[in-house]
Amino acid sequence: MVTIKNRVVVPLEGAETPPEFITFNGLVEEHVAIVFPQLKPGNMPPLVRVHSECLTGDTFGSLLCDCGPQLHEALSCFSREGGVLLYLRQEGRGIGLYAKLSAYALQKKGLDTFEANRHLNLPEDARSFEPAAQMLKALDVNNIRLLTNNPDKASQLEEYGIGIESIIPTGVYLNPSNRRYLEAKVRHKKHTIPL
Ligand SMILES: Nc1nc2c(ncn2[C@@H]2O[C@H](COP(=O)(O)OP(=O)(O)OP(=O)(O)O)[C@@H](O)[C@H]2O)c(=O)[nH]1
Ligand SMILES: [Zn+2]
Repeated sequence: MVTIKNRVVVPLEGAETPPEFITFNGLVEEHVAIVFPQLKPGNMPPLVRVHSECLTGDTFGSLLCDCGPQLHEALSCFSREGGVLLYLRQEGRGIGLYAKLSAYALQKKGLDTFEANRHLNLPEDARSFEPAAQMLKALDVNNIRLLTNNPDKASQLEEYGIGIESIIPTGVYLNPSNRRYLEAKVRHKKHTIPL
């Protein structure tokens, strides 16, 4: 059973009311929840973003993917309205940083993002979103509005017992370097990205 281990208030640039960083007992990886206080009155279920770690995009602003802008969109939206960011340590869709960089090298040779993983004898997508559902339950959040373009996130969360009141797509963060990546997500995994 996953339970809350610790809650620490961390002031963040741009967030008038600082969020809590919450750690958990019972998870295999060190996933963290960042909980922004509800600032908009009403009884809507909280906005939630389940974000998989992307060192290159989230931290260094890589243009090969859309992770960085999606993360910053969620942070600025939650700072204004409130919400829960689950930051999952699932670098490279769960295959890890070195394997993701190997997959990038293969993409330079023409493979798409999913073919590149397979070429490395790795799953196309090694993530399970069960830990996200466990974290939400530990936070007593059982019904959510989910910010994602990935239909698999919503269906896995429902399968693991989280009610999805609505799915809100993120912005479209297209640039010349990530076009093939976004197209592959739409083609293979039915991501809702209007390209
Ligand atoms: N293996 C691999 N992982 C990648 C690649 N590009 C980005 N990632 C990882 O993909 C994960 C993000 O997955 P995405 O498919 O972009 O988006 P998503 O999380 O499924 O869906 P959204 O909720 O709409 O963002 C992060 O963990 C990134 O590190 C790549 O070319 N190969
Ligand atoms: Zn990324």
